[in-house]
Amino acid sequence: MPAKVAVSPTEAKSLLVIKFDTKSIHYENYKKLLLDLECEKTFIGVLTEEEADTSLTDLTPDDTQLFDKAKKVVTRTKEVTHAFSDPVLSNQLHAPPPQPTTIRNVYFGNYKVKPWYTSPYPEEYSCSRNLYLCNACLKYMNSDYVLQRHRMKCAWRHPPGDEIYRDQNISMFEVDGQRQPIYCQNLCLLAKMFLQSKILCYDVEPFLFYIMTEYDGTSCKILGYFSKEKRSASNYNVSCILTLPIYQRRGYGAFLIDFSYLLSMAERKLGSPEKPLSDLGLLSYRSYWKKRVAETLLSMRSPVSIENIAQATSMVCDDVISALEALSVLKYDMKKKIYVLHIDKMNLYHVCKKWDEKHPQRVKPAYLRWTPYIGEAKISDLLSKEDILLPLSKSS
Ligand SMILES: CC(=O)SCCNC(=O)CCNC(=O)[C@H](O)C(C)(C)COP(=O)(O)OP(=O)(O)OC[C@H]1O[C@@H](n2cnc3c(N)ncnc32)[C@H](O)[C@@H]1OP(=O)(O)O
Repeated sequence: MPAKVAVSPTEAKSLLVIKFDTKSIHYENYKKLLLDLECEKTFIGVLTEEEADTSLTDLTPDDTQLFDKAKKVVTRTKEVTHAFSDPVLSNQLHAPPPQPTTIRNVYFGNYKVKPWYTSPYPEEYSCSRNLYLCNACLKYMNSDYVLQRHRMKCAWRHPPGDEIYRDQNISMFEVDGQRQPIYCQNLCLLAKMFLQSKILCYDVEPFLFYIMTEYDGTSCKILGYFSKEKRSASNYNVSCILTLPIYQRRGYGAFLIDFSYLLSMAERKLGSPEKPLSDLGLLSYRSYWKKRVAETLLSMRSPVSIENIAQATSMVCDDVISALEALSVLKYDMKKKIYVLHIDKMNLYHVCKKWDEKHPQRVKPAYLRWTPYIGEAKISDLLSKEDILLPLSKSS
């Protein structure tokens, strides 16, 4: 053996000492090999010995201590964050009320939005202060650089579904959660940032998503959406509804609600939104129900029953009653011991006029091209069959 390997007991743990037999015929070859290795260490002589010395970057006990300390802090922060997102745990810990997510800013198109609630984005994204969303495909990223690169190649010009309604630059697209799970999950994750209720963000297959968009000359940009169960045992016609915060208070929420009732009408069903409603949801629905019932009462001839109003509006009877009460139309006749409708046409007319002024964007039933969900059939398969195609006969 030309080289003898000897390990001194004191250095056994850290160092391997190799002693060469200088008299060996192979010694010169080994010497050359060692020189080459030395050369490699210094990047073929580019670095000086001093520069190539990596001993300075070895871990010292101080470094290890610092790392352990930081690790403990992170673990503690994570426990508290999880506790916040779980009401049961937060109560146990007597923690302050749930904090907004660690995401402080969401960049969406040219807008910067502050999220209202935590959304279950994957950990590497939810730990970032800033989240960047593509406003076309809703893909999420954690750096502006990645978003800019993505924008260069993102070819999406509209949501990935069937356009079922178009009125000038406003369109509605129907997207199937089973066919477009990624888009729908991204949409739910985005919505969860503005919804306190526990919406499911990943289990999107049982839902259809109705996306409201506005055409801006190049693409259909999303304004809001509502989701709807493909088969709802309770006949809910909306599961979750959202107007993107940057577009709120412009009447788009009312448009989406009206559209959901138009679909119920096409299905010949009475519908209602899934409960519980958020505060903003309740305000929006109450305002809509009031106007819708007022409008219907004005167009009906007496005698009118709650059932008649429900059929004419596709609203469930409970929601009709709530609207009648809000309009102060439903009165109890003490003598006859029955409920009666006291209709003040001027008041109803005033309610409708005020609402119309605030909500210029109206749903026009004649523009709907849609067939109710009937399973696996594609809407494009049905488009050729004119006899089952809407528009509805309802006036726009
Ligand atoms: C079934 C469910 O999903 S319930 C959950 C509902 N969704 C949410 O809470 C998500 C966050 N909120 C939102 O996305 C929106 O606020 C929505 C969808 C509820 C309403 O959308 P918007 O586009 O703002 O509604 P729109 O402009 O049509 O206003 C409708 C009515 O809502 C009420 N409203 C909406 N926002 C507000 C607000 N910030 N303050 C007071 N009233 C409000 C008003 O009564 C308004 O009627 P008005 O014009 O007579 O004042």
